[in-house]
Amino acid sequence: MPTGRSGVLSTIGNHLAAKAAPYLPPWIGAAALPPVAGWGVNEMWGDSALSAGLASAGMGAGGVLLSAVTWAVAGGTNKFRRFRRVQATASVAAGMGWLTCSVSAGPFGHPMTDLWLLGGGLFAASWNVRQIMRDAHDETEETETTGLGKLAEAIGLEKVQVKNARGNGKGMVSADVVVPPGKTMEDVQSAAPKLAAALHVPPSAVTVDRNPDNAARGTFSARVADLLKDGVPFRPPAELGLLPTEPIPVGLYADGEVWSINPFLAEILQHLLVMGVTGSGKSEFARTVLAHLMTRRKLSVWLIDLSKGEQTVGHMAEGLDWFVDKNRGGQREAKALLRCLPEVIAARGTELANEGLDQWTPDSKLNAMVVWIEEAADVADFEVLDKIARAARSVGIWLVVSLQRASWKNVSTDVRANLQAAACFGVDDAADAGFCLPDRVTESGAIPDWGADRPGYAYATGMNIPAKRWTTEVRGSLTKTVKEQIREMVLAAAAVRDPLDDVSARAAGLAYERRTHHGTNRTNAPDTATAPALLHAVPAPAPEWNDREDDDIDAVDPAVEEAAAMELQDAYDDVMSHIPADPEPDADYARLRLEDDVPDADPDTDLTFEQTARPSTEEARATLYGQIDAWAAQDRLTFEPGDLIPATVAAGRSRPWLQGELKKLTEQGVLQRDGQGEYTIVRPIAVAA
Ligand SMILES: Nc1ncnc2c1ncn2[C@@H]1O[C@H](COP(=O)(O)OP(=O)(O)OP(=O)(O)O)[C@@H](O)[C@H]1O
Repeated sequence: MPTGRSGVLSTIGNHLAAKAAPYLPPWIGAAALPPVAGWGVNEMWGDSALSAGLASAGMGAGGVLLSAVTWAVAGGTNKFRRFRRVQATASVAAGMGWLTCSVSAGPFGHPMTDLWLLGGGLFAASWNVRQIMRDAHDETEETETTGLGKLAEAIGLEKVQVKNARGNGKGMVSADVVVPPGKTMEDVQSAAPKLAAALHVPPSAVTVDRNPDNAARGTFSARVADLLKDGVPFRPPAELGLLPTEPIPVGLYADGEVWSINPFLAEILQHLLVMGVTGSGKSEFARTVLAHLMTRRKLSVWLIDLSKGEQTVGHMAEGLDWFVDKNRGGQREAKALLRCLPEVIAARGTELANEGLDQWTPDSKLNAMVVWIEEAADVADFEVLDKIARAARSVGIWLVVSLQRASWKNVSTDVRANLQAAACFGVDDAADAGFCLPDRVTESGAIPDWGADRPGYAYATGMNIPAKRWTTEVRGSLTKTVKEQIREMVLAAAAVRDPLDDVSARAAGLAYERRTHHGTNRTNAPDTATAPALLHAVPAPAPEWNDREDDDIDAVDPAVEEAAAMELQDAYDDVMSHIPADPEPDADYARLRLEDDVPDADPDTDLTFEQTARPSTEEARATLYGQIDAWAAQDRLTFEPGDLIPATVAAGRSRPWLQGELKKLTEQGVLQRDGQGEYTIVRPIAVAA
């Protein structure tokens, strides 16, 4: 090992020599080649004018040819290679020119030596510069001339540049795409099916995303292997009692990343449209999302599923604050739930304003709410849904609408516009996907037109999912293998779950108070310590309160119900048969309506009527309110104004009075009127009276 000053100097010298070595060849070439070659040609042909002239002509022609060959072989499609071609051709042309002159002039002497020194120095330095730039990786933005690039050429996208092709080691290949002037990214998108065919993958496996900031650029992605084909296991929550604003893991992306959604943390709460044909995996998705939500505090879930509610979420129903299916309130209660929502939205809006919040956050005393409507086309008038969707967003009510059949074709564009997030499972027709997913997603080729052949696979947008992930295929978790564990988890979570806040509960009124299904939460939790143990020990595991509810439901035998209905109809027909249809069709009063004044008695008649005292206003109201109260007591929470005509007559009043009373009660929040003129009883009337 060298020591002392000379040692240090020699180390530095060695280091510099090592660094400079790669850059020396151009200098050595420029220094050695010209004098040797120039001396050689001058010695051979420089003696006589004839041989020198002939040799110069031959070398000139050879120089042109060599330059042309250099130009041809040094082709390239990126700017570095184009520059390299010019540099190489210019070097060859200059070298050959100098050599041609040295045939007669010789290499040594003016101006040949000057040209050699200047030209050689420039040549060597320019190649050094090029070498330095290449070492600094400025040429890494390579155009793909093999693989994907060749593929693009093969399908007619020859001018389109495919750069930076990369695989993620998890079955996904992606590359940057740049279109030349005259072409657009739409041209590349429309060629995506050809790319898929060339790659031997399904059409939906190839997507071409546009770059929102640059119309000439995009990203090409291809799923060349399906890592999710063996299913995605359910990922339980990290702990019970998380806030609604925590992410919900619902599956995996095709590249193995976790697919999670976070609707309550998104900048605006985007209502969700879940779509797909029967068997495409919507129910599994619903169970996954709900299982997570049912373990969270400050969150209440209301769910309507009139088609197969029990089958889909029956095992975890305790986690639902209000659950309407065909055995739990049916169509009537579903309507009541939807009818009370405007009132709930209004009350929550006022409360949030009082709290100084523009929109719901966990700081509010209100719970976040989820209103999940399965097979929405059968449950709700879409105009009603539209109104709810528009207003619910800012008050922390997340609306999820699931459409199972081709019913989405009936949904108006207004409603669709208000369902800004999407989870689109398999559809039969590619055009159907366009109804659910944003245009930019379907245009990229992300179209789940695999029907029910690939259950659980989908594309999802909104809900705080980064936009660049919208075109990546996802697969939802499979919950049916862990049904029991999910049930235990939901039961255990009751201890940490908050009941619905008073503001929303009060606004939801009687319909909520008298709901058929009550979920469990910390104020009415089952014994969570023993519940899971109980689950293993007892084959029918529901807690006692739930058994009672189920017993009630089971007690309603459809045959008995039908017999009762027939009996009622018979009795009705019997009574009606004793009443003459229209005893005096030509009488003066025959065309009178309820709101008309009673005509003066016929002066010729001997008939006199005993004038009964007209009930006082209090008595009239008592009669009317009594009727409404009686209905509420019987759980009949909706009526039409016509249903109150007998009570109005008994109260000695006419229709304008009835209308005035109904208006007053509506203003007091006792009743709620819907677009069709039907009324819902929101609170017991005695309070208002
Ligand atoms: N994520 C998934 N992974 C694996 N298999 C799944 C997944 N989702 C659904 N499946 C399979 O597909 C079947 C149908 O799924 P699911 O019941 O969720 O469909 P659906 O869209 O709700 O149908 P329907 O409209 O009839 O209710 C399931 O029983 C399951 O076998």
